[in-house]
Amino acid sequence: MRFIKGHGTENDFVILPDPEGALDLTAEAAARLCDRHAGIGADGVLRVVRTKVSGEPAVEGLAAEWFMDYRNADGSIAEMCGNGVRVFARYLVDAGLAEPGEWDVATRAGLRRVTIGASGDVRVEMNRPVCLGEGEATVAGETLRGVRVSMGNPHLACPVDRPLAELDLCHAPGFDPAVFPDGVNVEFFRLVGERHVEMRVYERGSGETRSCGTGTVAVAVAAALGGSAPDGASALPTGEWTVDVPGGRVTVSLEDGTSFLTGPAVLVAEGETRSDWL
Ligand SMILES: N[C@@H](CCC[C@H](N)C(=O)O)C(=O)O
Repeated sequence: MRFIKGHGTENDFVILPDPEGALDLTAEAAARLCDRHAGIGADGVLRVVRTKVSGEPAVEGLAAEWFMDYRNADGSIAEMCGNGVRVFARYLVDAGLAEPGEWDVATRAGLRRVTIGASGDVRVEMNRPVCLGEGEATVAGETLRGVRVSMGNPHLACPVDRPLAELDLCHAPGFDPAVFPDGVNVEFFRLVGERHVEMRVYERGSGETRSCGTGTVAVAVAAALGGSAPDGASALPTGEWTVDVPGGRVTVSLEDGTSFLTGPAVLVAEGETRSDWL
């Protein structure tokens, strides 16, 4: 099986070109590919498949040539991946399967518009963040409150008022499954300047990663709200935020009814898995 390895702010992926939808990518195979000791190693898998042959009900009828079939490192399926979609787009351009410019990628959370040049950073329209109120997570016995944000996938963005390095993220944060029935990606953030935050993340299905694109937008929303959720359905604040993650830096722009994420997308290697391995 041919693969490419890439990352966006060190959130890393195994990319599997499957234009005609011939691959039967099981959860077990995705988890084996992502295994950092016995596999290639990654936070997730990006299967690159034409939307119309993907067989994925969530993208049926979407007007985009390519579907990003994203899997977490444990093999579970997620609706969206903000770093992944930039790396996915960079692969398509690099492989000559798409032209630099502006076009849509189909995801399980709907279409995401990508703006991409022949090289350099990639900008993705992340659509409208949905603020769902407040929630809690438990880290090493401490309860942290945060803002629940849907970016197509679920997030809890928690403000923290001490160095993020002090958080023990060796274990998954605890959360109430009645509030997060589908699990949750938990971000921890601290204001370090004007419209500038740093964050760490513990991702659903992948553990602590060095970046999470959807998480950076959720954090920008939570930071813009001052760390707590507004009562009722008020409009979200607008403005441009710099978000530092352990793996680098991205820019999040919150606009009226939508949001944008800009950051790097790097392809680092390609190869073939052995047929007697997977
Ligand atoms: N790292 C991603 C998010 C990947 C999916 C997430 N773990 C989930 O299960 O929702 C990003 O860059 O957004």
